[in-house]
Amino acid sequence: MEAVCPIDSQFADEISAILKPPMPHQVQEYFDQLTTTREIRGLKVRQNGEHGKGVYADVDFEEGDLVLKDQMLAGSQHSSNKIDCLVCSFCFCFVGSIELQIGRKLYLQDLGVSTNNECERKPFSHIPKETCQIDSSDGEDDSYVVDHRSSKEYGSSSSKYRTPLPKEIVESLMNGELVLPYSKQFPLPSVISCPGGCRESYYCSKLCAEADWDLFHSLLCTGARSKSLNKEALLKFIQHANETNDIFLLAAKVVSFTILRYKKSKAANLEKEGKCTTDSCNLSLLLEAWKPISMGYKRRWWECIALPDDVDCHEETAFRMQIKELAFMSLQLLKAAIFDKECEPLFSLEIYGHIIGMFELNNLDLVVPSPVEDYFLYIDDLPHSDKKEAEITTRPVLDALGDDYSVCCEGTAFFPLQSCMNHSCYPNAKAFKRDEDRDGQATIIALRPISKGEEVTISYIEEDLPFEERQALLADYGFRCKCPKCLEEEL
Ligand SMILES: C[S@@+](CC[C@H](N)C(=O)[O-])C[C@H]1O[C@@H](n2cnc3c(N)ncnc32)[C@H](O)[C@@H]1O
Repeated sequence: MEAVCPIDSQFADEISAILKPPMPHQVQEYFDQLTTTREIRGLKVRQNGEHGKGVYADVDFEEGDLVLKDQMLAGSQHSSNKIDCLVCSFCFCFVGSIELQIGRKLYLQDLGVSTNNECERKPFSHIPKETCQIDSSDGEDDSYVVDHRSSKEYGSSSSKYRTPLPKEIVESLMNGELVLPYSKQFPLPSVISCPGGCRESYYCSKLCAEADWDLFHSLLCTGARSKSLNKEALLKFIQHANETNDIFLLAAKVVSFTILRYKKSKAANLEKEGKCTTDSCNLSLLLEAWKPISMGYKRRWWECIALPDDVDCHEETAFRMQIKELAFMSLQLLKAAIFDKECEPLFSLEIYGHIIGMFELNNLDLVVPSPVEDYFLYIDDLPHSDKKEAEITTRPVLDALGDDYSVCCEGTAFFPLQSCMNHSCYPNAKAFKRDEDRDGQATIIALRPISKGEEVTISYIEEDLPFEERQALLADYGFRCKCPKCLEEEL
């Protein structure tokens, strides 16, 4: 039976106001303000293009130039990736030390917590991989993506043939008693605990901890100082997301972000105007709180999700219904955990579905390269005698780590400006992390000279695929590409 959410009909007018695409002048105002406050130079968002919004160069860029660093609006690390990498829950930079990163991973591996990388995601975890910020397709310049695991130098164990380290060694790596040779060359920020007291979120600085608390986490924290309605319900919501699709954790962040913004502006209004408080929804405040999210391109998740390869097209309707039910189940759990009467329309399936659909349709992979990879490469590059000496300590560690000795931080995020970039199969820019890009911001680099006034385009898919395959993949984004390359190949 199809999932039916009563809030959808009860708040139909509010929901349609929230989901109504913003007017062109509102979009322009928002992006002009965003680029000014973030001091983004050389780019403009314009709406007069063929495909809705687009990003245009406002200066000339040379090949290899940094075009954009885009701070995410909301993002989260994949649940499965949390075993491999300990990162700041706000900016996603690696924290602690090389030893802590390694010791913690080995400890969790030994506990039997399964690692589950991008290729082995759960059945419902369907996010197009083609949009990955690490474009390893050309294998040339993506230095940190090179598969050093196959290197004969390490001649290493596959994950099946790991050689475990004694428990005491793993513990001494975690508690800092064992210092690996040359690891001081790769300093990481100290680990800051969650101000709410949960043991799931960690930070690289007090600033990040406070920002996360104010923007998202205070409602979603499972610690003693959480502001959630019901912590048990919250734990159930988190468990359901971890078992089905961790995109729900990100959707919850968006809901929490909007509620917290609403509360803040309501409190500011009260202070300014001294009006007495009511429990009813103030729609204009809710629309204002939702504004940053309203700028993202959205459709309902169950309608825009690409049909997985293993689902027969005859089963499409049943599949989409199942996805809708899954979203409804998640929403019910979230509602029990953080429901807010004044923001009730946000708990409609319509809005929840559109939030998740927004993550489905935009370019949103969050990737941060691992310093553990840099560390082992450094050891490998040492002069022979130094290397031999260092390897007395590092080789057993590497053998214990096995094939997956270093894993990037991976997740999903919504980048406000990158998500305005349209696709081309002959793009003039691409998402690419340089050596210095060590946090979750999206980085866009020019692939060739881009002249002032030209649209900045990226490829949502692997652009070297044959024409028909490209079009099939782009159909998942709801369009047929008519870029010069496609027009030429179509003939
Ligand atoms: C990430 S958004 C890009 C920004 C979008 N134009 C907007 O107005 O928000 C992706 C959506 O933009 C549109 N789009 C992007 N590139 C396109 C292209 N080359 N041809 C047609 N539509 C495109 C499609 O609707 C796609 O689902």
